[in-house]
Amino acid sequence: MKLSQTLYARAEKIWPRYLCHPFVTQMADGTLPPEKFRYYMLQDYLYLKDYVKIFAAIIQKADDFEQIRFLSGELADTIGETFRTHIPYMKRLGITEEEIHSTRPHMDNNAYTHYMLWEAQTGDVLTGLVTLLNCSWSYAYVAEKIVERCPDALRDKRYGSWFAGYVSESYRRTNQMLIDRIDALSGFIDEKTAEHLCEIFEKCCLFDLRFWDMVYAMGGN
Ligand SMILES: Cc1ncc(CO)c(N)n1
Repeated sequence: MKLSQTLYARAEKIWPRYLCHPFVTQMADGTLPPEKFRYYMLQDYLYLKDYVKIFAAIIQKADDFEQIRFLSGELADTIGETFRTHIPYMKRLGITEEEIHSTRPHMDNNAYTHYMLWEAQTGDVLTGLVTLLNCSWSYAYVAEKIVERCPDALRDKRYGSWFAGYVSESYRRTNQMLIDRIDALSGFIDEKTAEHLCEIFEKCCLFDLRFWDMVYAMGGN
């Protein structure tokens, strides 16, 4: 069994909770209060800034150019995600540069990114990539499942482009390359290592759930 299949089996216990999270369901039916989305965009923008730096931390552990090229490609694609989704949204929402610079990450946001950075710094390339996986994979999952269930989500005037970004071919490709790389690197790991990686992944699943909770609770308050 591939490591990604084992990880998916773990995620199946948690990911369905994202699909019925009020932040997600209200984005899907267009009823999410804009202030909540605004808060989310700002926090998520800060989150992704840390996330790309974790790729940079992993690059320092890589010892061949092919690996470095892969990692820097994923890093660049994540920056692409912010240019495709966050920056246009922030413009539309009237968020200024000053506001971006004066926004502080919520402690749940910091807890998540600092945890990932710590695992990436103390572990090897595979550990680092598994740490980053839930972020990438769960968004592809959420967008795909929601759009399957309610295709109108894509046409919502406020939140349609959020779904469009995460069901896009380019996002799916970047995510699939990450999964494939993790499977390639984990061909010969022992049970104990596999279990350790599963625990990291599961923790990140819960951090993402907490992120949805946090932006839903904080936005507009
Ligand atoms: C909190 C969070 N998790 C995952 C993603 C997917 O990139 C994101 N943008 N933000």
